[in-house]
Amino acid sequence: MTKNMMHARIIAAHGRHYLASTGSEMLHCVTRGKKSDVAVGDSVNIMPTAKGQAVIESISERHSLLYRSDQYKSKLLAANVDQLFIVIATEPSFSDDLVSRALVAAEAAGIEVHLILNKIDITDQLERARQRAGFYKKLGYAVHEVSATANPEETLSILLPIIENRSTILIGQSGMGKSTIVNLLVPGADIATREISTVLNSGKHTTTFTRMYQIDDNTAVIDSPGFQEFGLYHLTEGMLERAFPEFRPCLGHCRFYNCHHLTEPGCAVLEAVAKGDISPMRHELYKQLVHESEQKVF
Ligand SMILES: Nc1nc2c(ncn2[C@@H]2O[C@H](COP(=O)(O)OP(=O)(O)OP(=O)(O)O)[C@@H](O)[C@H]2O)c(=O)[nH]1
Ligand SMILES: [Zn+2]
Repeated sequence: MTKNMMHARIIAAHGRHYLASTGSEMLHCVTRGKKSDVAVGDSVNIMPTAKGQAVIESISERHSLLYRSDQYKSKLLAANVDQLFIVIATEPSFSDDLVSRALVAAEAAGIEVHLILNKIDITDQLERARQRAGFYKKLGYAVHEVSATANPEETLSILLPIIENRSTILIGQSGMGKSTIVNLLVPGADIATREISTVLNSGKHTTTFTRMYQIDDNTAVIDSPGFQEFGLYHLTEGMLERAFPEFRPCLGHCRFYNCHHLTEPGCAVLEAVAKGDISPMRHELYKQLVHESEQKVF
């Protein structure tokens, strides 16, 4: 390694500004030129330029990369994560479209997923939320019921063993209780966030950037801003069909080897939808995602 080059982990990203931690020090980093292909969780080599500042010189190979994308570009959510927690709640009501999109993104990235159903203390909404979460359980995803404010100890006893020795990213729609859960898992997270936001000079204390909290050498939690949309324009049709676990038994059984599972006769996926083995809601999303993948211009 060149003299002065340091190894660091990207712990926050705000636009094209990054915060890297060497373990003993935090540095405000930028990339060379207009590159913005760095993600929170990346392991990088940085070259210090001034006190507390550095340039990112290289990114180490990633074992996973979670993306979102719109029509024009893909947006890196986090690198090197092992699992995704999708936080949903009894109240406000969650969006099945967003949950399924997050599931598809995780499947495509090869990341394990857990659904965290929060606010189970709001009992009048519980049955309905449980039923809706149960749909994802039937697809094979783990669902954990917690109440971050009413029962924090139990919430911790459920979630701590799952995050131990892993890197976990939490995502959720606004108001589901994601920040409350992060603050439980990472005592002092809110203070750390304020520090990060000062260094990155974002000028806001709201959670508008993705950031990583290292709990110990092998355990990290990544918090991301609440979102209202989850574009997946970057996924190809081949990736999409495999990202729906309930489609997998059908793959290879369609009449045409290059079946798109949209309108083709003899399509095993469409037959499964007709029989009720695949939910129309999920197949509709698949169709929408195939459509999105055709619209991308990058
Ligand atoms: N009743 C109940 N309220 C909760 C629970 N967990 C969080 N809340 C409340 O729900 C509201 C939203 O919680 P946050 O943690 O700010 O939600 P968030 O998902 O981080 O939302 P954004 O910051 O907008 O992304 C707050 O008023 C919390 O106190 C819970 O288990 N039960
Ligand atoms: Zn088919």
